[in-house]
Amino acid sequence: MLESQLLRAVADSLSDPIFVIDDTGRYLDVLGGKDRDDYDSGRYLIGQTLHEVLPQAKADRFLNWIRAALARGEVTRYEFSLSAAECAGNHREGPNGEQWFEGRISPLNDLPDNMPPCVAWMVFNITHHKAMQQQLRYMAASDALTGLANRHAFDELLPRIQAEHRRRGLPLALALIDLDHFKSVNDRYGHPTGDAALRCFADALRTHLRAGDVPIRLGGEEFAVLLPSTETPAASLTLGRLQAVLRARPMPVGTGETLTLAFSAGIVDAASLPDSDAAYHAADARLYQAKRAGRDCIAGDDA
Ligand SMILES: Nc1nc2c(ncn2[C@@H]2O[C@H](COP(=O)(O)OP(=O)(O)OP(=O)(O)O)[C@@H](O)[C@H]2O)c(=O)[nH]1
Repeated sequence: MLESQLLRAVADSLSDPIFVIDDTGRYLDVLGGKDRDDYDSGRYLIGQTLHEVLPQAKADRFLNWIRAALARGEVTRYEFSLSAAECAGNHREGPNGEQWFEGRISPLNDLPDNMPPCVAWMVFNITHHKAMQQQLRYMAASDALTGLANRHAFDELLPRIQAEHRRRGLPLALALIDLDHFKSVNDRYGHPTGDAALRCFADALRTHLRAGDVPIRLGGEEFAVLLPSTETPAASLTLGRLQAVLRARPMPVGTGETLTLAFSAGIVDAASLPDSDAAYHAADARLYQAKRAGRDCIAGDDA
């Protein structure tokens, strides 16, 4: 098989599409995008321009992004929404309604002299992520003390995110976290200071996790974090960094004293386990190992 034929065959087998677009906004080629659950066939676009196919404001915005990526000479990422109804000439073979996409626009290098400057615009349908984020916001399921999602939200969310990640072949890190020796915090400084410490820990979770990660207070001094599309070693690194932050920044508790919070955590890849109960129990078993290993410790895949 000729190399170019092979490349074409590989590109066309991709479930997510790649649009090759020049600096005037003309579609020169459309590769991949086979997954009809997530995408319409885009081949009808070839030869047309953004402005011939899309509403003016969207076409202007997309062309600006393309020119910005070409000017910068590096990959740029954007999130945008689009529905089949907005695309003139679309054959409506794909999903219905508004879809959310992440676009990665890469300038193409080493093109033949007779070609205009072009980008490869890779597109990923992220509608399900958006829907999950929104669902989480809508579920009036926040913990009164910390404002984090609560156990009810966790019980609702874990099976759904887990099933979605399994379907897509993506990892889903689940971390169960328990603050160490928290009883002694209450005993030594009093319950109101214990409450303040729990709020302080929740703030640290909010601050130091990525935007898509979901911190939850399961109850008492027990927390969970769901890290979508994240392998367990990366989740361990994230929580290790949080442990370092807590060590470096003790919390003032009045009378000049400071309190250093520490936690133990157990992490599993929930997507590799059959259901949410199995994921929870596996993470809990690792948390127990971390406690037995001396606390202030994280047990992941290498535990
Ligand atoms: N201030 C405050 N304390 C809480 C809250 N919920 C649970 N606690 C306290 O958290 C402490 C948990 O204690 P233990 O389960 O013995 O665990 P620990 O002292 O953290 O010890 P290890 O987990 O074994 O490291 C108890 O003293 C609870 O009263 C809360 O909402 N506010």
